[in-house]
Amino acid sequence: TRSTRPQRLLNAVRKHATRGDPQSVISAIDHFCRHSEWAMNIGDEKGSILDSVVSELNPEKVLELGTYCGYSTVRIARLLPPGARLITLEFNADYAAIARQVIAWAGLEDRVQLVEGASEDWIPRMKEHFGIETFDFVFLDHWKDRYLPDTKLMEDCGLLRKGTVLLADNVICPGVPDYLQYVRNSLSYKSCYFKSHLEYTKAEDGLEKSVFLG
Ligand SMILES: Cc1ncccc1-c1cc(O)c2nc[nH]c(=O)c2c1
Ligand SMILES: [Mg+2]
Repeated sequence: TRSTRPQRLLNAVRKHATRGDPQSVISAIDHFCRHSEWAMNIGDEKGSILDSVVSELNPEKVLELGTYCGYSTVRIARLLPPGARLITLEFNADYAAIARQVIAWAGLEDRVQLVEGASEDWIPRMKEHFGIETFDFVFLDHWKDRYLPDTKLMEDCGLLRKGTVLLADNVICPGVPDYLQYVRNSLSYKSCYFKSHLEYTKAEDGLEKSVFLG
């Protein structure tokens, strides 16, 4: 049977990246996506903005919505201190299976917990199932129609605290107009836009950083 694009991406990681070296995993995926097959990883340009937000914040508790092949999971986890925890939710079981292997190849499985299932099912269970009080940082990169409802769900579940930072990918392409309108007009958020490009292309895209004010 034909291989899938995520499987071919994992093969490229195994072939070109060094086990236990997260930067080589990131470089191998970026090379594969630029020179072999485009894939919807955040990429190196927006990835550098993600790196700077994470490095400035030094979060202990991180939630990622949308794992895909684990590229941004590796980008974030490589910057976290060993005691920190990253929980990443992925709805698609095939993507999750590949992401587990990419995260393991990078040697970051000790600080990453990949959970398969729907964000709306797992967000209400974060406290009792993972012992999480509140998140310091949330990266939204799953499905554009879920950004706003999941943000409201995290608010309602008490998972956000004064200063929690939400960073959302693809706010221009594919675009999340309802989410942008909410975080830019709500008195509960201080929001700003980082203009960039859709991964591996010249099309405009960007990241929206929104600080929850409580
Ligand atoms: C797939 C695609 N095609 C054309 C333009 C953009 C995309 C695209 C890019 C992304 O970074 C995505 N991130 C998370 N979830 C997505 O669905 C998604 C889709
Ligand atoms: Mg994305």
